[in-house]
Amino acid sequence: MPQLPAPPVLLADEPGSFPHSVLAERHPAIIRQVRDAFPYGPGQHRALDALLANCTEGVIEPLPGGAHDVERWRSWGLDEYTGRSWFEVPWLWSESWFYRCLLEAVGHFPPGPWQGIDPFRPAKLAELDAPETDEELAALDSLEHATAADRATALLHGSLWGNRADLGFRLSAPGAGTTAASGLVADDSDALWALLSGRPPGTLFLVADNAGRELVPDLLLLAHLLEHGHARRAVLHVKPHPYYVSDATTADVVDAVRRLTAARGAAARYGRFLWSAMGDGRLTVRAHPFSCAPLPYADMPGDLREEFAGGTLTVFKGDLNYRRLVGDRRWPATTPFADVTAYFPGPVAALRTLKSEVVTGLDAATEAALDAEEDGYWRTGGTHALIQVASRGAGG
Ligand SMILES: O=P(O)(O)OC[C@@]1(O)O[C@H](CO)[C@@H](O)[C@@H]1O
Repeated sequence: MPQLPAPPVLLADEPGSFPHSVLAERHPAIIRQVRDAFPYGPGQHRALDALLANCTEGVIEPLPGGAHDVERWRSWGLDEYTGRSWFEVPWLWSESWFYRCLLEAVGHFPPGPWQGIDPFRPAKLAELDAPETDEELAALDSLEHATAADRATALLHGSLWGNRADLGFRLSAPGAGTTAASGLVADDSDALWALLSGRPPGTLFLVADNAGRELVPDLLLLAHLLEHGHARRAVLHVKPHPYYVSDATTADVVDAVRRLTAARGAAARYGRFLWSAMGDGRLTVRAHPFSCAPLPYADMPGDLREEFAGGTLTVFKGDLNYRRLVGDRRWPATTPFADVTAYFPGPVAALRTLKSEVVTGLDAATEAALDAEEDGYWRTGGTHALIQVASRGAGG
C-alpha cells in the first residue's frame, strides 16, 4: 500500500477562495432559506441570528450542556477547535459543524415540539414534486424496450448526473442544475460493471448524497442492479439527521419510494420493486452516525470498516462524500484514485459531479485541457463529472 505524502488540508481562510465563499456567503443564505421556510418562534429566530453572527464573525463554541452528542463531537475534534475562528479550522469540519449548529438553533434535537422537524424538508419536497421529476420518471418508459446493458448505462448516468440536483449548491452556483452538462473527466465504468458482474452476486453499498432528484435515480439504479442479478443485496447509507441542505435521510427514502409507487408506468413498477425489496431485506437503509461526521472516511470507526469490508463494491455518491473518501486536501489532480483510497477495506467507486476543488485520478492531459478551456470553473461548477473505481481486493 503506497504511503502518500499528504498535502495540506483545505481551510476556508483565503478570501475569494471557494471554501471561504461557502462559509461567508452560502451559510448565511442557508440560514435565510431555513428562516423563511417555517413559522418559527422568537426563540428560534434569536438562535438563528446568533448563529449567523457566530458562523461569520465568531469562534467555535462548545455544545450546550446535555446535548445528546457532546461526547461524539469531542471525539471528532470539538475540544481542539473550540475558541478558534470557523475560517481557520479544516473546511470539512467547519461546514459539518454549521449543520450541527443550525439544527440546534431550530430545536431539532432536544425533546420538544420541534424535535425531528427537518428544516430542509419544504425544499426537498418541492423538488420531488417539480414537473422536472415527472419528466424524468416518464422518460423511464422509453427505456423499457432497451437492452439490459443500455438500460444499466442510462441508469448509471442518471444516478451520476442526478448529483447536480443539490439544493445547497444551487444557492451559490448561478445557473447550476439548468445548464447542459459537458462531460466526464474520468470514466472507469468498465471496471465498475466488471465488479458488479461477478458470480455469485454479493452486497452492494451505496453511500447516498442528496434526496429528491438525486435519490430517485440512485434508487432506480439499485432496483436495476438487484433485479438483474448484479447484487444480491443492497445497503443504502443515508444521513441520520438533516445535513448539507438536501442530503438524504430515511424520511427522504420513504418519500422517494412513495413518489415512485404513486407515479405511472415503469416508474411505478420500480417503486413496487423497491418497496418489496425493502420488505424482504434485499434493500436495507442504514443511518450510521459517521455519515454526518466532519472527518474523512480514512478515520471511519471499526464497525463501519468491517461492514464495508464485506461488500462487493461500495459506491460513494456526490461531492462531499468524494471529499471525505479521498481526503479534503490539495491533492495534485493526477494523484491516483487507487492510492488515495488505499485505506478502504474493499472495492470502492465514486460517482460525483465536480462541485469543489478536490479531485484525483486525472491524467495530466485531461487536467491541462480543462484548465485551458475553463480556468478552474470545471472543478466547482457542477459541469463535469467522474466515475472512478479502485477494484483492489477484488482481484481486479
Ligand atoms: O455532496 P454534494 O451534494 O454533491 O455537494 C455538496 C456541496 O454543494 O457542498 C460542498 C460545499 O459546501 C461542496 O462539497 C459541494 O459543493
